[in-house]
Amino acid sequence: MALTLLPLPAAEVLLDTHFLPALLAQTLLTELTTSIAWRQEPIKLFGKEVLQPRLTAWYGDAGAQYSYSGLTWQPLPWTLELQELREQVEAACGTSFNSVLLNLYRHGQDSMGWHADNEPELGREPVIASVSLGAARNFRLRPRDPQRTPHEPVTLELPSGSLLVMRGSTQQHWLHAVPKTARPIGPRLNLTFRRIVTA
Ligand SMILES: O=C(O)CCC(=O)C(=O)O
Ligand SMILES: [Fe+2]
Repeated sequence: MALTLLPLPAAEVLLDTHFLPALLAQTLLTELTTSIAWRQEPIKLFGKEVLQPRLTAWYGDAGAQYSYSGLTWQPLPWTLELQELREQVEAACGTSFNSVLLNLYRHGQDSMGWHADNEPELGREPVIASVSLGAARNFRLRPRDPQRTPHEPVTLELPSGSLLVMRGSTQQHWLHAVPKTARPIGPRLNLTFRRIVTA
């Protein structure tokens, strides 16, 4: 299979639903679930501190630091599995990445709210390459300003072993989210490979 460009205005979103063979995706899910240093980070929601509804971890090159909440965060060093997966994703995208943000959605009540990956550290038109392992979840996209970018919200199902790429002006004009689901489903692990450009 190969990456297929979705017909969306003011965006470049590509999807390969069969990027990794099913068996490799399953093996990676098991290995990464146990070996990654998962954390549940606090976030401010309406002025109140709550825990994020998912587990996260950040790995990358030593120089790929970013600032957040007035602090400078250093990534953990690449593991063998992450390094191998990075090379496969780089070959598929024709781009290089220096960090990966991992998200573990433990069950259907774990989620990610509407946002764009538009931190200054990612530069103006970042390439974000997202690999999904485990339970298929819906990935939603909607225009940031429907007046300027008239389009209905889009729902993509991201199955185990899929690769989703967002590039070009996608983060400027669109938001994305992974909503909760009432379906009783198992864990989903997502890796978003990124390039931190500022020193
Ligand atoms: O889990 C996903 O598919 C999306 C993750 C995401 O949007 C992010 O890490 O910024
Ligand atoms: Fe994102």
